[in-house]
Amino acid sequence: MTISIWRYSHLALAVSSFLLLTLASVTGIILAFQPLSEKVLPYRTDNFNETTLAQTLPVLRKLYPEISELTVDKNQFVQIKGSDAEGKKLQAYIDPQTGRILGYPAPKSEFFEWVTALHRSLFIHETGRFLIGLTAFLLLLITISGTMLIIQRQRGLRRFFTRIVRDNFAQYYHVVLGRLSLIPIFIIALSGTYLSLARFGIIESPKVSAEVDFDAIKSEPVKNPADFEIFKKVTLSEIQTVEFPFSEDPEDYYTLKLNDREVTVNQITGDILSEVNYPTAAMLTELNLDLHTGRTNAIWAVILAVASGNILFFIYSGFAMTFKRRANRVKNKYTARESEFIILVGSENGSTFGFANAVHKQLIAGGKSAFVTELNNYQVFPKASNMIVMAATYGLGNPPTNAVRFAAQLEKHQQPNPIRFSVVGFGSHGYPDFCKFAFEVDNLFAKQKWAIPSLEIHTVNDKSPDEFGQWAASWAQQAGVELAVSADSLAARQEPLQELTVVRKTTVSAAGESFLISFRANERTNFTSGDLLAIYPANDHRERLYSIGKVGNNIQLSVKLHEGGLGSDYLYRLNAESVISTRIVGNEHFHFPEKATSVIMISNGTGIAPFLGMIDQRNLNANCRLYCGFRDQASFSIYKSAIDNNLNDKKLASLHIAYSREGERQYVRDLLARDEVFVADTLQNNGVIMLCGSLSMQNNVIALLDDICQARLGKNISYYQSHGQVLMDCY
Ligand SMILES: Cc1cc2nc3c(=O)[nH]c(=O)nc-3n(C[C@H](O)[C@H](O)[C@H](O)COP(=O)(O)O)c2cc1C
Repeated sequence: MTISIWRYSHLALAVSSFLLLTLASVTGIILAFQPLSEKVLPYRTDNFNETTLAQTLPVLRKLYPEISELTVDKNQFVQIKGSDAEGKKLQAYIDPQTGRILGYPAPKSEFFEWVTALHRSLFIHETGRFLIGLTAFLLLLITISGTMLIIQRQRGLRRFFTRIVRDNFAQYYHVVLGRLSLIPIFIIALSGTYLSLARFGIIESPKVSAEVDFDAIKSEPVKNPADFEIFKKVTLSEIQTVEFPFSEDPEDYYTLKLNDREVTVNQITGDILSEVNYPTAAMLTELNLDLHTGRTNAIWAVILAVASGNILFFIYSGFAMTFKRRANRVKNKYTARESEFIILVGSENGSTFGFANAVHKQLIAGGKSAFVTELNNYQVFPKASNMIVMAATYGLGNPPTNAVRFAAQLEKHQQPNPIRFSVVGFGSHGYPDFCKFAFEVDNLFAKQKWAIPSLEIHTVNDKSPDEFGQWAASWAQQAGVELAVSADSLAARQEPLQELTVVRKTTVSAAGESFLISFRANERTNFTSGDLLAIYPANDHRERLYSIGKVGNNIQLSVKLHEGGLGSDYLYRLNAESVISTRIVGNEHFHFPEKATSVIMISNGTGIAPFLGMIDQRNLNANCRLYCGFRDQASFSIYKSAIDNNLNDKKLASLHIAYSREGERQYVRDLLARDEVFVADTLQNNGVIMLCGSLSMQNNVIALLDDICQARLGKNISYYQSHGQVLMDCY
């Protein structure tokens, strides 16, 4: 696992700010409702944007001779202040065209005032303002580091909005919502930071005031305000306030505070007496206030509320991800550079780490400096004298994901000192290429000048604690260290098991045929088609995995009965109402692509199992086509009635079967080659192809798909694989 500087920064920033960020987000959500609650008031009038001062001011002066000020607020409500005909104080919202009073300003909501104070200063004045400003700045940095993490994760800026691989709920939605709310959160953070800097005078915005040359003030020609050029030009939407002349003396003038400048106007001639632009900093402060509060636009206010809600979700999901990661992480006491014993692990599902950690613990307890890491993290180990490689094998003898870069890294980094090495392969005799990757690693080490083999390669079948114990004893002896890794402690399973009851099972007439077995899950069991069911046939460390089809609410497996096969034999001997202990392994990368409108499902043999469930679970939105391969019609017969029903219900659009031992003797590959135009169209129109079955079928089909893609779409199949349009679960 590559823990980047961005992830550390993202986490460190989140940890240092999450309490204040939570408070600012909650109060931010509440405050977003303030502009919304104001905007529904009925004080906005039609033609507001077109109404000029020339239309409004004469009307108002006539109706309210004692008017002193007109203000236009962010809701575009026009308010006047002054006194009425009886000399009483007047403050009201008016219709700027008729001067009619529309209502009176209500006192400010105490609740919103209280929340605003909390949001701005935590009720601790300047200290609070500083802390809130700092939080906004940290949020800005979190947003930047989060963006970098998404770019890294998606492998490039151009792929920023492509499909996200789903590991778990928290991780998936952290990234999905992160991408969606990135811009609003960035704006909230940037505007909040700016406002704080302005508040503390770090960004200065000097006050401007108009300098009027009183000697130059003229008292003629006398004009009607309706004819003043400036009044005819300026509309209400450009106005913040208009201060009316205090008396009728020519020395008293109109002061227009516009959005971008302040202008004073001779009340008799309409001449402009002074005009001064606001400093850029002041304009930016206004803009940032608009952006931060949503006061000018109801839709933006709603976006701000949703984005603030998302910040709360990010705090939760970010910590959930961190705790999960830390729970799985290797806890190293010594660094790679200072350790004498280096343990390199290649693991897909994590069990090999259990073995590695057991050895690591023992070495540390024996006072040795030891370091565990993934094979991909191979580097120079200056103090190393012993290296242990524990590597699982996947696919057709392939490395696990965390070891794919190992060979290149090994070439790149030469060790400065001789190092004794020992390789332990983890695999299963159930696969043709038993521990193949470990053998490759052993060969690669043997070619290194600095590498001295300390033991022959050892293999561990099916995570056997005994076999591992044998290696541990031999290695400890030649390395001259104490190593007491007990088979019992290694055999203990960490994950909780779940009991399932057999509902029904079909029968076979001979080994080599397949049967269907269905289990009843309890209501709280969370699974879907494509997940895996782990069973423990001998109630020991040996685990067998089967692809799940969710049919109705049951877990349905399709199993080929192998002569003497540990898992298949065990399952076949179960009867209705038998109860077994199992574990459901999430397999998110092979779930049905909910958004795809067209899906081609390809299987051979028992690989049809997850598709039976996916088709059964389907609504009618997606166009599903099934291409499946069997030996003969008899092998297909156990699935026939379910598939016929799916065809009748239109859950399945079409079925294409290849029989390899009957009729035309075809394989699924041949059917796909026949329908290559349709296959290419599906990929081009963002459809998805899913493969489940044997690895040889996978290799054949992928080679064909690659040819089709290159010939018809001008791209390699890897392009569609990396865009989540080709999903595979073969074994
Ligand atoms: C889908 C799948 C493919 C596998 N392929 C092979 C294989 O080709 N050769 C092999 O020896 N073991 C194979 N195995 C067995 C694993 O290597 C073995 O269970 C190992 O202990 C798993 O270690 P991990 O949990 O650390 O990933 C495979 C297991 C699975 C689930």
